[in-house]
Amino acid sequence: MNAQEYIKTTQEKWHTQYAAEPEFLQVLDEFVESVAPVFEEHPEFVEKNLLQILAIPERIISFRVPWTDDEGNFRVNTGYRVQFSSALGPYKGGLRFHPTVNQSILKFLGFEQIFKNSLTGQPIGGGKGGSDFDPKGKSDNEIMRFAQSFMTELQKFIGPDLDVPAGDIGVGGREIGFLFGQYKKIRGFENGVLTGKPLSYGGSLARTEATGYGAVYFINEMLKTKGEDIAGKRAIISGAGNVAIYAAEKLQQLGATAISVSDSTGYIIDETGIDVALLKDVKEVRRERLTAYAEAKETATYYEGSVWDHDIQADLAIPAATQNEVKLPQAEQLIKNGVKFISEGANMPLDAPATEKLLAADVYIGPAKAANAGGVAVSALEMAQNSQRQSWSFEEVDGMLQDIMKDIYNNAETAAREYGKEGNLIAGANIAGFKKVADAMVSQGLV
Ligand SMILES: NC(=O)C1=CN([C@@H]2O[C@H](COP(=O)(O)OP(=O)(O)OC[C@H]3O[C@@H](n4cnc5c(N)ncnc54)[C@H](O)[C@@H]3O)[C@@H](O)[C@H]2O)C=CC1
Ligand SMILES: O=C(O)CCC(=O)C(=O)O
Repeated sequence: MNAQEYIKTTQEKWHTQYAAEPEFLQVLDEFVESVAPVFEEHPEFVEKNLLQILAIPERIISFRVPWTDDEGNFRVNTGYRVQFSSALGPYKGGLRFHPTVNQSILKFLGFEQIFKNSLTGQPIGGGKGGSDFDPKGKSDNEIMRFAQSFMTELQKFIGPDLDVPAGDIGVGGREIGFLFGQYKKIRGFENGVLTGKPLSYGGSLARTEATGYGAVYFINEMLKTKGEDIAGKRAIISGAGNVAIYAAEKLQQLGATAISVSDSTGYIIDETGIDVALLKDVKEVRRERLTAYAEAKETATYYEGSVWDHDIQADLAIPAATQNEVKLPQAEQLIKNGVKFISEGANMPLDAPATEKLLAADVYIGPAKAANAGGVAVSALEMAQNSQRQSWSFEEVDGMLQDIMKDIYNNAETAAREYGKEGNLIAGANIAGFKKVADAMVSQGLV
């Protein structure tokens, strides 16, 4: 079978097999389109059926998570860990606590994570996990009891050299602390088992900032390629969590203006630039809605709905909320708004028709697996510090992060050019990330 026939047969198979997993199918379709030229070049990958093997996780663990709320009611959620690929190292990837979590979403995230982690140049495989538990409106004690029950089961399957979870939507320092405490109670103190830890027991300086800062370092490389300066640019940001906050902070440090942030019900436009200290207070300390930001800042206006539907001139966009937040109408609005550069802070924030439209309009897109890889890259640096029983300074870690983001950009840009897709960083990132994983799988005998 030649490469074209193999890819066509594989895609047909996937469309039947994964019809009930739309997000996973979406990511497979995007990926396979990019890596087709690699299969043309490497008939041995076709012969070894690499694509179909790679698309099935090495293991999926699914378990019940019983917990009690503050009124003493017995509650239950489903927990998961998708251990997708250990070709390059221990499974590595975040945990998401959000009511929309299901197997399709975690498989899409886990699959992306394999190639993102490969792009970082660090020795880490790909995984993802989480639960359909909704942290919204829960007390600290409820979050603690849930996290303890979740870890009581998860600890059987993870370890510093086996699988190292971290945070994602709904899982930040507070949750990682509760998860770590329960792991320690059962298995003993092994600080390399989770990353994104508080600093006092093995967390890395700059991990909190890393994903948002990294997304900005990445867009800065994109701007430089086109001969443009980041200073003076206006940026639309979505989300108001870990990634959005630190993307806004780094943009302003580099002289750009972040004019928006959003949450699941509405968004803020602040033409004078988001006040990051106020945003941190509202979201990280008080854990309130964005309306509290608007109440405290005269220049800010709160709107209901999606920030991507807002008519406003900007140069850059950093979607940093969730998957498929930008669809075709929002892509058209972004083009109308004058946006020319997008760095995907969230995972898969643009759906396929939106991506196609933006590429056709010559918008330069930094795909998630490259642009938001700074978080997991610094997680790998946290693992390295834990193994050495050392902690590096903020400047050291931030310097390494900048170098890693630059390398990822250069590798994606070069791969795109080498495979006849010049300027398409989506294709370039997929190809560069995949080639390393494919070589490792082949050399390990496709175990
Ligand atoms: N935290 C990290 O290190 C990394 C996170 N990411 C991705 O970045 C995105 C944001 O993650 P974090 O900032 O860590 O999470 P977070 O929980 O700190 O913040 C998520 C933000 O998105 C908003 N949001 C959630 N669902 C939404 C929806 N349906 N519509 C609009 N807004 C919504 C929330 O209100 C919140 O402001 C996710 O796609 C995540 O997978 C990617 C790489 C690393
Ligand atoms: O830091 C990590 O291990 C995970 C980060 C993550 O979940 C992601 O890159 O999407």
